[in-house]
Amino acid sequence: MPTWTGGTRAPAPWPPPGCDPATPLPTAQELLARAVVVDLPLRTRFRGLDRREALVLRGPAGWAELAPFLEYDDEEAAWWLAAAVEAAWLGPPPPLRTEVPVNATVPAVPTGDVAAVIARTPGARTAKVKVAEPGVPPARSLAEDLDRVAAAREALGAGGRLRVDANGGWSPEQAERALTALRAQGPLEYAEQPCADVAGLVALRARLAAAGVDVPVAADESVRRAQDPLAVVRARAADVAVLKVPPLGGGRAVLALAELLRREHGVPVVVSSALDTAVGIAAGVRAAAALPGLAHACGLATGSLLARDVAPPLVVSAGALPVAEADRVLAGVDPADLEALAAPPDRARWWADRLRRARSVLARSAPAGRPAHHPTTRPSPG
Ligand SMILES: O=C(O)CCC(=O)C1=CC=C[C@@H](O)[C@@H]1C(=O)O
Ligand SMILES: [Mg+2]
Repeated sequence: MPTWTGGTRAPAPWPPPGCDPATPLPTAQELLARAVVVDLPLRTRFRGLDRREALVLRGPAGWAELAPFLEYDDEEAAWWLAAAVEAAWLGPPPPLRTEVPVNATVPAVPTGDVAAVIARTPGARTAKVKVAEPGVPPARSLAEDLDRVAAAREALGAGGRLRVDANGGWSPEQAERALTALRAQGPLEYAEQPCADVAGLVALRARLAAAGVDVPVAADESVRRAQDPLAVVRARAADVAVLKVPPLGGGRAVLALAELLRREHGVPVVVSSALDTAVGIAAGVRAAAALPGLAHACGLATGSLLARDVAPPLVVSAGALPVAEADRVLAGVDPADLEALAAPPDRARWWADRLRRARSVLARSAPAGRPAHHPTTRPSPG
């Protein structure tokens, strides 16, 4: 994975935007009372992972998951905990639509596997293809990326939309070269996080404009891991913002950020999964369904990347995830199924300790502590 260069984030906020400022934060004991740590095998290596651990918990409003990636520190994990507590204690925001269009997600698989991966998201008219795979030499990586994207274009057929995600793996020069070659194959809906930081994205856009290469840019890590999630749009470095519910602190924070992006910057959003279990995907679907406008397919069809899940996976039909599927999952998690997926006791202890530490971080912004900051009002770096 490329090293993140966005700087230290502001403290995670509690309570979520729009909620009573006195909304209490549950104790660690309450959070852990009905928690199970699960260890899920992936069907296809993704983000350098073959397994996904998650702490699944249940509160008065229903099930939620806490699954910050293992290398994230407690400050970052506190954002994910805010999202989990919101889901389990407050429930999702009310929906404005009955289904959410989704894209197929294509990991850095061999070209010959692309069509089968896309077929796991039935009816999808958009595919997101991972490019710039870490550890692969640039020349080989570009050749493989071109083949993989071409295979995805062919699998989608006429009218299909292609996006690529480099996870910040390109320098501006490499990104210009790669996107010029990819654009020569056909239109790209956007390139997600082609370069690691805002300066790189700005430099890339200048290069693309000078070369007359028409590829919109989407920001992902520059939103979800940045000190100021709006810095990238203020720098006019992104045409689209990718919003993920757990790292942004929950569905209400996503809605507030999306509204600010629309109103003040005219930037549309895509709600995407954080390689969530079915419970987390359901929260993503509920957040996306509460958005007044949704111009792009959402990256929420990642359930098929998991070989086993905490509930029967949400079923994509005609390229969309119905809100009813999300509600089915949130209502129907079976604790007996969770036990069958339980991680070994030492991992369960590790996650319980992590939850306690993340809660201590989150408690600093809770009612008894200092006033909460929200993603939309976090101060900019300087
Ligand atoms: O957006 C999608 O199609 C699926 C989600 C997805 O790509 C990701 C989920 C989790 C971790 C990330 O590396 C990755 C992403 O960068 O967007
Ligand atoms: Mg991304």
